[in-house]
Amino acid sequence: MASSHIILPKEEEEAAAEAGLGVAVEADHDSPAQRPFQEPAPGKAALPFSATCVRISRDSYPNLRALRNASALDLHEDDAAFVKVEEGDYGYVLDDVPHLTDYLPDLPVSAATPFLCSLLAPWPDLLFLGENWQYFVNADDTVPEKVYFESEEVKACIVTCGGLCPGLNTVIRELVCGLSHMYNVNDIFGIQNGYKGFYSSNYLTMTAKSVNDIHKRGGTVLGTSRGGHDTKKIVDNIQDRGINQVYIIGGDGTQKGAYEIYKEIRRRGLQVAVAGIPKTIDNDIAVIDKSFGFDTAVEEAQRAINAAHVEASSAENGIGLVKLMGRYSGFIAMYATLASRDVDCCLIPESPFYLEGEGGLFEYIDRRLKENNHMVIVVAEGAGQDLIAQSIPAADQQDASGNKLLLDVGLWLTHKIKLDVNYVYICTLDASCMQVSVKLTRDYCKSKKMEMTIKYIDPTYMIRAIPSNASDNVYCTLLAHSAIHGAMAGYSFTVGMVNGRHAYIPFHRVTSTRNKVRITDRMWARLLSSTNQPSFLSKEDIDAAREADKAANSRKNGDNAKKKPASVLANGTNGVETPPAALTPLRHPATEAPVPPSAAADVSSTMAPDSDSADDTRAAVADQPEQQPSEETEITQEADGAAAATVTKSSEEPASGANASWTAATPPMTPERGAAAAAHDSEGSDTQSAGGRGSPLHGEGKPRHAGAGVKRDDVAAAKSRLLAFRSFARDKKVIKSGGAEAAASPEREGAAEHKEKGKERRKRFWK
Ligand SMILES: Nc1ncnc2c1ncn2[C@@H]1O[C@H](COP(=O)(O)OP(=O)(O)O)[C@@H](O)[C@H]1O
Ligand SMILES: O=P(O)(O)OC[C@H]1O[C@](O)(COP(=O)(O)O)[C@@H](O)[C@@H]1O
Repeated sequence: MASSHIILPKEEEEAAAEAGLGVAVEADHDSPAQRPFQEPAPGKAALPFSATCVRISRDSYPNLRALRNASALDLHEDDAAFVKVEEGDYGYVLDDVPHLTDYLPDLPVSAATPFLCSLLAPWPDLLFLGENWQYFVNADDTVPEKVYFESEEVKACIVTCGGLCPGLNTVIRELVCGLSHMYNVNDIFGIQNGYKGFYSSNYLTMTAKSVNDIHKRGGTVLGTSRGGHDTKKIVDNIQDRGINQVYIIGGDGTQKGAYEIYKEIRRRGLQVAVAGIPKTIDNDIAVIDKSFGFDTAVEEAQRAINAAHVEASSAENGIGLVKLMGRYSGFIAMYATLASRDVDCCLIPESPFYLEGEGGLFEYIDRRLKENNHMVIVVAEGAGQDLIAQSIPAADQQDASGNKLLLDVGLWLTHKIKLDVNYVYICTLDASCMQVSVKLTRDYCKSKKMEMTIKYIDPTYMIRAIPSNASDNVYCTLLAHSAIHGAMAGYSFTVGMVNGRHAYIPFHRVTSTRNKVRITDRMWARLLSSTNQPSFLSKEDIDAAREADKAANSRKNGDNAKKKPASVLANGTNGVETPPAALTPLRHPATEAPVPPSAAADVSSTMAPDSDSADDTRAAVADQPEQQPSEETEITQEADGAAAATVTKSSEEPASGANASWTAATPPMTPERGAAAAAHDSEGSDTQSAGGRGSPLHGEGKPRHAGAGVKRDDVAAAKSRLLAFRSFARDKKVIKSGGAEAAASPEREGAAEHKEKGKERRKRFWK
């Protein structure tokens, strides 16, 4: 019998037993420290308790009607023809990404590829079909058709946890106003100062009036904190105060806390919905397209970069150094750099750099100052931590939430640059091998020192303390409304946009991994091209990054091949911590009917024990590749231009058929999707980047500190960037050469079938 950390409500246990599933129940019901399971009020069905991942409706705005429409069962035959409902081992696929051939089925295959691709692709039969299938709920796990809570019985509370982020007040406002205006809910409380406020502060009464203009202020009117998560005390308070909807706004730590609360609520059998609204200014929460506040942060970072630029360009050999947020990921630094165009160098945690030697930061600074007399450096706070640790031994310290406290890379770098930037390059004749080489020699002779001014700006708290901008305000509103609708329907989930659609996501799926900038991806290659900076990467670094990408990718492909049923992906009980094999008697939330034993058994047999559940998530819940094609289309122009007259040495393996098929499937690009794709481009392209497209092949084959190497110059830098773009083209050629095999592949067969369907649809359309 499998054991689990989660204890099911009684009726679920019984249903599971009936279904022949063993459910291990931890023997803590009897513990005096634990509150017992509560029977639902008479006449009241138990909550669905399913943190189901539902993709809702085509219009991408969630409301209850849309929730209902998400049910595969509700689709009429006519609709089904248009929304491409598929049923199979993977579960149900609703409203798949439309393909050009749906509307123009007679197009020749190559022309059916994305527009630009088809114009520019030099090969005739690019495999085009490989929709980004997405897996949603099984028919047995569909959304209830009614609001679970009566308006007058709702007692909702809102809490904000973790660091500040623009938009927190907007989300709070929209939760209060949305509950009040849409559902006539008037019992709404604010929990002060984060999780600990559940048990250590008074609750604030909130009304639509009291929150009316809080969105114009930065921070959170509720206060926030790190640490203080005590599941038992929190749920005790929820229970004692009769709260039945808990809205929790915070980052991955907070969502982990929300999951703990959800499990405890579930264990006690309370009729409480827990809705997480993910927040991170760093934009590194997994699965979701983008986190609120990120756009505002990137926008505000421009001011700091601009100031640094003004300072730098007004001084002789001026350097402006800006430290931006990004503990583990460099999204803010990367996007702020790309947006600004004043930045000469961007350093992020994902891309290791080094200071001295050929191709190092100091050499680049030296060159840049000679060329321009000034430069701007942006550094993400998590960058270069290993380098700092070499010079400043520091004990590992953590904040109250257990996050590692970082050393100040900005200060450290300022200091290092002041001390070390003055190289003199001396041409010498190397007597031993009789070759002319360039030696780097540090010259501390004052007379030869360059005059240099460096100004360090750390705008962190100015950036995160401001109110959200217009686009984030809209996004916050949609997130809040989406959370309200899901909670009113009785669900527990984290809410977010996934591939441009609002989705309800099981908590653990957003916390089990973290998004990172992929340095082998085209977005980073673009940044290198935009700043003209060296990649600082040796060939070994690139190979290592590629290997990591490949490993992650093949794991993902492997997982896809396992063909997990949608129910696995949809089931909120599939925790990260243990494979709760016996814990998945899926229920129709509306009817509480357990899934037939066969289906449930299928679920248990395919549950991953789950170190790579993150990849499942990406593969199944948030298949980011949907974002890729538009990017790919755009890149193709560059790539083809670069590739036309060149042959690139390839050390990479051919792209897989799956990659190839992803390449060409293009969803329509709405502004919203565009933003989402922009925000996560690099993460979204895992499969493609596994092939190394866009790899910054700087210093190909060159050892990092080649003392006798030839000094890098602009030509070399330009060449390396060109190589990065050529690698895209090369991959496309690889796709082409793999085309023959692919032609016989199931995707191809699917393509024919798909075309047929498309024809039918067109006929109906014209009729
Ligand atoms: N693994 C965890 N389980 C439960 N609660 C957690 C966990 N990690 C963090 N928390 C709680 O979440 C809150 C915010 O976490 P923190 O890491 O500071 O910010 P963020 O949510 O922005 O990542 C804190 O109150 C902390 O106690
Ligand atoms: O100074 P604090 O409050 O500890 O916060 C600093 C950290 O919080 C962050 O802003 C990230 O927080 P979130 O991802 O939770 O928004 C980091 O960029 C930064 O390192």
